Amino acid sequence: MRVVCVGDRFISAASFAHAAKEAFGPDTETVEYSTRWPDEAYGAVEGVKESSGSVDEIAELIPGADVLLTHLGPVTATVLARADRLKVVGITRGGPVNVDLAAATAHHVPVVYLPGRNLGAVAEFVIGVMITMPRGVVRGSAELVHGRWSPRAFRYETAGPELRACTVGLVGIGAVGRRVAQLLDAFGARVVAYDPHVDRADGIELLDSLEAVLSVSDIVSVHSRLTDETRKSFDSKAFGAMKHGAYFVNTARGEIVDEAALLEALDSGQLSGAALDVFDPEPPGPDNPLVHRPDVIGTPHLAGASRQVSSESVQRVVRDVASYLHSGRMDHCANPDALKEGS
Ligand SMILES: NC(=O)c1ccc[n+]([C@@H]2O[C@H](COP(=O)([O-])OP(=O)(O)OC[C@H]3O[C@@H](n4cnc5c(N)ncnc54)[C@H](O)[C@@H]3O)[C@@H](O)[C@H]2O)c1
Ligand SMILES: O=C(O)[C@H](O)COP(=O)(O)O
Repeated sequence: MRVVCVGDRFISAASFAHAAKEAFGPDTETVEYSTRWPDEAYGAVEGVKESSGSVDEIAELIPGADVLLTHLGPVTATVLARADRLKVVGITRGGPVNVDLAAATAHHVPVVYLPGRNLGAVAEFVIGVMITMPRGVVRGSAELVHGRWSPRAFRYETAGPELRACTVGLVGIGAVGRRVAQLLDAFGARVVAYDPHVDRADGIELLDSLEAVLSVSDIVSVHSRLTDETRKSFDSKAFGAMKHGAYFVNTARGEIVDEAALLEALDSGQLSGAALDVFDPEPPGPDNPLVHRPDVIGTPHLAGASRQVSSESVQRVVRDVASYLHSGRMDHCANPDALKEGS
């Protein structure tokens, strides 16, 4: 069996190859290819998003391959057109955004992916900033680095709330949103949520509009995917609908937020602070004022990264691919039509 392993700066080709040999047996032939970060662009190509790697070079490796494993590699129509015996594609992504699913289905190739693969890492990060932002932990630390000692300001003037006194509004109750809600329960926070595609979520108070969530929340955290519907949905109207002095957290995607409107909301005091792990564009660039403000905790898109995430993602995707090859069943197929008989 021939397994093409496309690695990148997050998950190496060698780790895919090692896991494939362990799961499929020592006779497995692996072909390792690595994207050339940072020289190669990251983004949209040929109808797929958030990818990195040369379409033509990856396509060259596909004839004769039984399995393609990748994290960021673009699995486009051009790549899939070279599939002459490809049985399955395994993607270590929470959403199969770098795969042309229509092309995969047309070539009868099911795509395994890992919904919620890093939900624990993101949710813990979110709880971390929900605790540290209102209490000025990062801000206070930065003051000390600059030789300033101002406990009075932090203890009396700007001290924010404990989570048990907060209503937290979650926008998007998918894998990450649900986990954040579970963790918040332990802190005694009231959790409300808005998700137009979800009817019920155990233990979570679902409200029927975004405005309803924004108007009652002391902290709002975004956990929706980037879609045409959510793009720039946090605009001046949304920030205006939030409680005066509330806090805003975005670990989802930068493009969901109108950054100029966010800046205005911070400048006017409508918001007391924001924690942003994602920007539009990324990297934000030295001129983006959001990264220079003491009331913003900015991080370089790291919420989903933990020591466990990469290795567990590789193991999980290879296990699911092996299960499909042995039994025809897989846990998470992104294009179930490709599994239908006669497809
Ligand atoms: N910062 C990071 O490192 C990191 C890591 C993992 C995921 N993410 C991002 O976090 C977000 C959540 O990831 P997930 O795995 O929970 O995704 P998911 O697909 O499991 O859940 C997304 C939820 O958003 C909901 N949604 C769609 N449109 C909506 C709308 N208009 N308003 C409110 N909700 C809406 C969907 O119904 C779904 O329940 C995604 O944007 C993902 O890309 C970021
Ligand atoms: O980069 C991110 O936002 C996540 O780590 C990756 O998200 P995905 O695996 O859901 O695409």
